Amino acid sequence: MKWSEFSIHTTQEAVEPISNILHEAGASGVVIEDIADLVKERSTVLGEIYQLDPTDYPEEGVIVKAYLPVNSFLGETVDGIKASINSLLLYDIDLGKNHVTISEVNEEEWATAWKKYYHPVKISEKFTIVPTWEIYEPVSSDELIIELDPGMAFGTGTHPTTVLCIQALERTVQKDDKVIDVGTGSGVLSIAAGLLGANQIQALDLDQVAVESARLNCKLNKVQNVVNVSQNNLLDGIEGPVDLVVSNILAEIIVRFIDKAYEVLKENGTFITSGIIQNKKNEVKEALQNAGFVIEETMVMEDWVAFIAKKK
Ligand SMILES: C[S@@+](CC[C@H](N)C(=O)[O-])C[C@H]1O[C@@H](n2cnc3c(N)ncnc32)[C@H](O)[C@@H]1O
Repeated sequence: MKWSEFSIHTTQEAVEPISNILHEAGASGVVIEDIADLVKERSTVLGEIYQLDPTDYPEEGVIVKAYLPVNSFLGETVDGIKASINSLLLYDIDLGKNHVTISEVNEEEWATAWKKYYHPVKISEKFTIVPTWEIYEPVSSDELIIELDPGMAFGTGTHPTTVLCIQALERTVQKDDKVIDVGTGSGVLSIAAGLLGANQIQALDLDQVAVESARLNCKLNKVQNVVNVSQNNLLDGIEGPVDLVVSNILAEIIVRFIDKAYEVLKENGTFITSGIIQNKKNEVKEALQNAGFVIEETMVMEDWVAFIAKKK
């Protein structure tokens, strides 16, 4: 099959919403080439492998690439993607150069294109994310490994918004907790919660591709008995009480279901919200407080913010 590479030069702030648009448009695999990844200092003491080629990276900003099958709908798909990306301006998301290029690639190139950017990474005190095609020997006996094949769903586990959630889960999940993961993507946060001892996890996503990817990854990590993955819009129709709700979605989406998250949580339950770009931080903080949450911790990584809030 022939594939078309859709490439857009944009900003770090726009990476996540653009990746979502591309996934929703049926893209298979998204590659993110961020100059910040190339220049950042990395520890290799834990056995991580970094093989980044400077010629793959832009001089400034971020290039997001996605792969779309070449068929008779391609022209319309690309026009639809461009229109959706441009509509992000309505949410004050800076698109930077917003320069799009389209080129053809063959399947073999596509299959390896995004995998070369993805290697084992230790992302928190306990967790190391390992792509399924890499062989990795744990460094210590208490290290927790998440094996992932993100496929077409968002969530290689290494995006700052995901890392913040996993670090927050590590601090908050108690044995036998009931958890809801809103916008599970590859299932990475549900897997983390399961490995930390939660024993009833509802993983929800609007996107059926994500639902299938999360089911596969849960099996791969042997948490399928404690994680139930289903297609759902936010928390619509979901009932509590649960100990913890975690969600890594954009600020604009989080504010839509804060009241419902409050409703499904037990007294003193925890709401972890991530995917919040710095300039939207106060908007989410105010909405959390208005709903009755008390913010216990504000976590920051690069341009991203996550909150650990408690229902009081
Ligand atoms: C940024 S990804 C997060 C994936 C994963 N939880 C992580 O932390 O890496 C956001 C996910 O939310 C899903 N999503 C977006 N809008 C949604 C909605 N209204 N209801 C449920 N899921 C939604 C997307 O399909 C996507 O998989």
